[in-house]
Amino acid sequence: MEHFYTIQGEGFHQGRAAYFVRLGGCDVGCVWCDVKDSWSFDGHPMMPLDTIVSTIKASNTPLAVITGGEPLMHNLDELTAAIQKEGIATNIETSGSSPLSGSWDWICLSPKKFKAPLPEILPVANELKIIVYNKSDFAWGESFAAQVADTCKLYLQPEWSKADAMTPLIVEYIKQNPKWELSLQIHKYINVP
Ligand SMILES: C[S@@+](CC[C@H](N)C(=O)[O-])C[C@H]1O[C@@H](n2cnc3c(N)ncnc32)[C@H](O)[C@@H]1O
Ligand SMILES: Nc1nc2[nH]cc(C(=O)O)c2c(=O)[nH]1
Ligand code: SF4
Ligand SMILES: [Mg+2]
Repeated sequence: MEHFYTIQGEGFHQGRAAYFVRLGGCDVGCVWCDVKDSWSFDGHPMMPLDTIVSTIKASNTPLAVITGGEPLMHNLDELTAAIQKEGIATNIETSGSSPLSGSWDWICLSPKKFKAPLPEILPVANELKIIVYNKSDFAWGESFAAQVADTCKLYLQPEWSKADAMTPLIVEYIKQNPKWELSLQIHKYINVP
């Protein structure tokens, strides 16, 4: 759908230079999705694999983030192998609701109520990022925290339109449950892609 060089705005790698590749197509349908234009499979520019890899390399980035849409609706084996061959790390942003493919340096799993993650991704996630849209999402997030690896980083991220109301609740929750950390979408505060 689009590709851009920016800083990772969310989660463990927040603040790092990262080249984003946003793949079209998503069948999850989150009511609050901030990229609804990405849902359709059609109508997005197609790019040959070699071109996207050379574009990422030319940016000088150490890190490529594959997102979407739901990137796991595509088989990502070839793309990630080609990126890693250039010495660039591969990170994914995913709901985990389609079968896992690709070779990953970092998997950010952001589960959704609208289409649950497949069990296979839970033990291999490096980061669990729960979007907090209402109060019940804390208990819902704990149900996934109980299923990921001990080493998995745990983040609570306010849903953007509810951030004013949810961020204070998240701060209190983290103070009481310090295994969790706060993730803000910093790119939206500083107006970068
Ligand atoms: C647009 S999604 C694309 C990747 C994948 N489909 C997913 O949902 O993980 C990228 C990240 O943005 C988060 N996100 C989407 N809309 C959001 C919103 N309105 N507020 C906060 N986070 C949001 C998702 O949970 C996910 O972690
Ligand atoms: N800067 C920036 N950081 C991000 N982290 C995850 C994003 C995404 O949409 O997957 C995203 C994004 O769209 N922009
Ligand atoms: S899974 Fe991701 S891309 Fe799909 S609707 Fe939800 S937030 Fe948007
Ligand atoms: Mg985004």
